[in-house]
Amino acid sequence: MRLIIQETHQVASRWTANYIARKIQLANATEEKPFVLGLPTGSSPLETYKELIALYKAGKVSFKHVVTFNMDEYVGLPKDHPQSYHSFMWDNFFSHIDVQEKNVNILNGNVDDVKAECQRYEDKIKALGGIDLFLGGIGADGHIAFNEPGSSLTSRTRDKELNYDTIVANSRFFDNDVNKVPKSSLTVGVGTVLDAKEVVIIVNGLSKARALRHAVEEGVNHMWTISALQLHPKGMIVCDEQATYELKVGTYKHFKSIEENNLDIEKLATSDLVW
Ligand SMILES: N[C@@H]1[C@@H](O)[C@H](O)[C@@H](COP(=O)(O)O)O[C@@H]1O
Repeated sequence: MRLIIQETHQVASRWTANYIARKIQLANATEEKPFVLGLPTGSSPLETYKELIALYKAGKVSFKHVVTFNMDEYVGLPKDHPQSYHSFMWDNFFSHIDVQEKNVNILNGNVDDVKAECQRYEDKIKALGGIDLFLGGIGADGHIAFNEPGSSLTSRTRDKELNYDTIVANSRFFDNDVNKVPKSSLTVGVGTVLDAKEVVIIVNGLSKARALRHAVEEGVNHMWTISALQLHPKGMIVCDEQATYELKVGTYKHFKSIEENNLDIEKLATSDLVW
């Protein structure tokens, strides 16, 4: 696993956006062979989306031949509800870039047959040859997508009840009223994320410090589903200094020193990104 530690969330987000943009550039994607990008919602990726939009507007990257798959969606929230992940993605990212609507995939949390919807999603990812890069964030309890503590580390796309911590955390988007937060979701599984050719996770702020420690220093454990990233051949976490507060000094110094030549954003613009 790589751990890229940047001074601030802003710099970490700029680094992540440049990394993704470079990957897309190098893929030389076409209509027939698109770049397949997995995407998250939440506050963690917001700055990265802003930076990607800026790169697109500066003519540095195009999303014309990028197919996207979002990680998750609430069940029962109308698609056009301001807090649906559909709305989030269009408001914060898709409306500002040249992605083709037909290439956007977001789970539909309003179908009658949830199992069929989840299977359709898995089948579509497979038909496209898998996800090239899955971008993600994590919850304070270390969940990835909506794979709450205790989720199987081989899970696939399915419906998942939200735990109380997540409902409370997400109530900030629902007038701080836990009763307004949907109680279940459709989410890609931990196994779905691990099948991606590469996984990049954004972790920022003190509130995620404990989860980062479990992800990096502790063993693989279903109570911290992000820890499964340790099993991925190309797993990377990009974090800010604040998120490192619970890491051992030795762990911090180890990753800082082995990545010291890779932290420069300017260099990313021309690098061939060899792992
Ligand atoms: N399903 C989403 C996750 O994909 C996200 O990573 C998490 C953290 O959100 P934030 O980035 O706002 O802290 O929130 C939700 O639970």
